[in-house]
Amino acid sequence: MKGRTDTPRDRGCLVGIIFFILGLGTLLPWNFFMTASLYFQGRLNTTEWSNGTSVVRKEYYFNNWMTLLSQLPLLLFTLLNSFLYQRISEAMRIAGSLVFILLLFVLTAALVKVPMEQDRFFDVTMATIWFINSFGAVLQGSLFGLVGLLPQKYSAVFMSGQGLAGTFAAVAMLLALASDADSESAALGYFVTPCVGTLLTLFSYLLLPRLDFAQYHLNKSSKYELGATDELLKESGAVENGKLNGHANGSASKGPAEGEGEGEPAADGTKHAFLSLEPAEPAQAKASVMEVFKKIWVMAFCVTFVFTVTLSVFPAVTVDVMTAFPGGKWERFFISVCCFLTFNINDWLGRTVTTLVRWPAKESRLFPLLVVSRVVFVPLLMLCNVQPRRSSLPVLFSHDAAFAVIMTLFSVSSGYFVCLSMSYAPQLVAQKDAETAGALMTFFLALGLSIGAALSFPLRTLV
Ligand SMILES: Nc1nc2c(ncn2[C@@H]2O[C@H](CO)[C@@H](O)[C@H]2O)c(=O)[nH]1
Repeated sequence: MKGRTDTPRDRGCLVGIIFFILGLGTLLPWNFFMTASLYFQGRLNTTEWSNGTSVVRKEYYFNNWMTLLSQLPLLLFTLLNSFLYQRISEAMRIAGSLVFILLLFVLTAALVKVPMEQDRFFDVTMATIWFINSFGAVLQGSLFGLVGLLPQKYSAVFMSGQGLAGTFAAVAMLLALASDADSESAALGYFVTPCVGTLLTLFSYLLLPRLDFAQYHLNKSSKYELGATDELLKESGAVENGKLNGHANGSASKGPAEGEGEGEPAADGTKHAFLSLEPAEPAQAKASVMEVFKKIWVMAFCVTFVFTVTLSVFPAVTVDVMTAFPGGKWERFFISVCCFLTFNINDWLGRTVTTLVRWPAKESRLFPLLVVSRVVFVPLLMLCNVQPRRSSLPVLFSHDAAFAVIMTLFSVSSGYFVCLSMSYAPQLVAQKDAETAGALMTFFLALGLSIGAALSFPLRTLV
């Protein structure tokens, strides 16, 4: 490829469209299960018995378990990355994960029509959530490795696709609710949507090798996968050296720091900065993970904290908020609109705004201060009309509009600060260490999601 001048072009932006779809596909499992929480709760909350004085319901804490069993696999696979990723080929990981995700969605759709005892339904659903998100984590990590081989803007396109998955799920839920079909058929229709979505994602992936532009860039990856190590790096030319160098280090993980390359930094195009054409000078020694961490720890703390706060109440607490206007049609749509649609649109908006506004600056003390101040959303959301209440905590914000406003600020700030911390981190280190910084941040992102999910249990019981 050295000296080649006829670099293929992405005709019709097909490769871009494919990576957008691939991004969307990676977050379908998490979002479709989360958004369907009312369906699951409906199937789980039917048994009531009397203990003499009052009616008692078996409490499954579905949303808490769903959140935890979705986010733990992400953390686990970020850590397992180094073992798994070298042993299984990339095509196998991507296509294989998609096939399993498809099968699990088909199973979930089929179960809509299968009556089942509640405890068993809970167990089957939780197992499905665990496995579907494990495959989702492998898929996400592998695709970030792949997208890193393409020009930078493709990472942003991929992230944008990911950002839209939640809105896609929320709209599918609204359509299911608005349809005249009975609730079973509506649920079936809802779960068939991600089946089609995953199938489309799989076809998109299979189409990639047929496109010149993708082939030209991604072939470099297969060189690496065939075992291209230092020899190849030494042999390759200056330009290619820069590229391969970045990728080889990205895939040949050496520890947790070389995480999935989940790539939030790419949202603003910084994560794969190391893939840009580096000068032909001999590679400088990379700083150790600890050295890099010392430089970016504030940003690592910020991304962990933002997701800890976000996942501690969303969706486990927010999904139980009740409208102040029950009894009408609105009640059916309330959670889908005020909780899921509001969160996903504003989270995406917050991320997108960072392309225009970058305040506070990365050195500013105000930045971590604002991130920490987001903790105020936890009590604010708990003081909304969360039902049933298990404590004597009062409802201060009972109006739907109040809840919607709090949700809007909560989600815009979540997307905004996540994106900013992820993009600031690689800028705090030398370019040669940008990748380590990005990978470290990925690990802390997953850590924040998991801590938040774990915290959602005590927080829900406190309300
Ligand atoms: N990038 C990324 N974000 C996630 C993942 N799971 C949940 N989230 C984020 O968590 C929030 C709640 O869904 C949203 O901001 C999502 O983007 C994941 O696997 N990757």
